[in-house]
Amino acid sequence: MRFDVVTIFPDYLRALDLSLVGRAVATGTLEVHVHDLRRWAHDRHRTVDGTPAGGGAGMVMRPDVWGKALDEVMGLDGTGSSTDGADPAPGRRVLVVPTPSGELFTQRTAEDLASAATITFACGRYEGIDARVAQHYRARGVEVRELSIGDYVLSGGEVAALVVIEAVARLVPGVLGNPDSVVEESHGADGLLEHPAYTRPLSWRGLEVDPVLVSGDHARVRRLRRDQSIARTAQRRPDLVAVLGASALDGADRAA
Ligand SMILES: Nc1c(O)cccc1[N+](=O)[O-]
Repeated sequence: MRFDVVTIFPDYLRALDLSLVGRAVATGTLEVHVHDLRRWAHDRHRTVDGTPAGGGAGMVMRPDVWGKALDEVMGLDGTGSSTDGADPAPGRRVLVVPTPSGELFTQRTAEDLASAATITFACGRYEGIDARVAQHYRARGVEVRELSIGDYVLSGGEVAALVVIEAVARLVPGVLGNPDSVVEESHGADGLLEHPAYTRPLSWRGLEVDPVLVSGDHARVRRLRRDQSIARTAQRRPDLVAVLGASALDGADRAA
């Protein structure tokens, strides 16, 4: 899978050189290309924004600059090549626009995006990107996903791009050393939060690890962990409980 990120703060994406994604890039499992939007702003001041039509505070990012950038990065500029000279990979291409007004990004969204061949992120700043950019690329047949990572105010889309890339990349075959790691996690297929995790020492400052966990009785361990997941979900995320089927909560001890 190839990720492209277009931003006015390319250094913000240096975290992608590290850890899981960095290792996957080094092994060739992933490609990550970060592009400075100002490359496509050709006036003397490399202007990328303008005052909002209709008035209001802040600035809006210009569609003409974004159009030139995204055409080239997504290989839509007629030459079929992107900025690094490589032809765009065949397969599903997605343009992601992080925005507070987008659909909520969840593990299900990550699982859906994991089948894409290329994902391009348009990271807005200021009051966001002129709405015609998403409209234009949808009209050209590009799959455009306007995504929110949560209901809070951020200064731009870069941190959201990091979140989405991490969540999607770990689902790409070959990125995780142990594919089983994807299964045992919160927000898994059963929709429950993950159970508490423990390790040694079994006794620490008067707090004991439940003896069931070291009993060797795998059936009891599974049951305990499921009960803990259900109790944790019911206490912390009643919104998730509301969408779970009744069977998912059958007979569990809901003590918090
Ligand atoms: N919440 C927010 C924002 O305030 C600005 C850009 C992107 C996001 N978001 O993806 O959630």
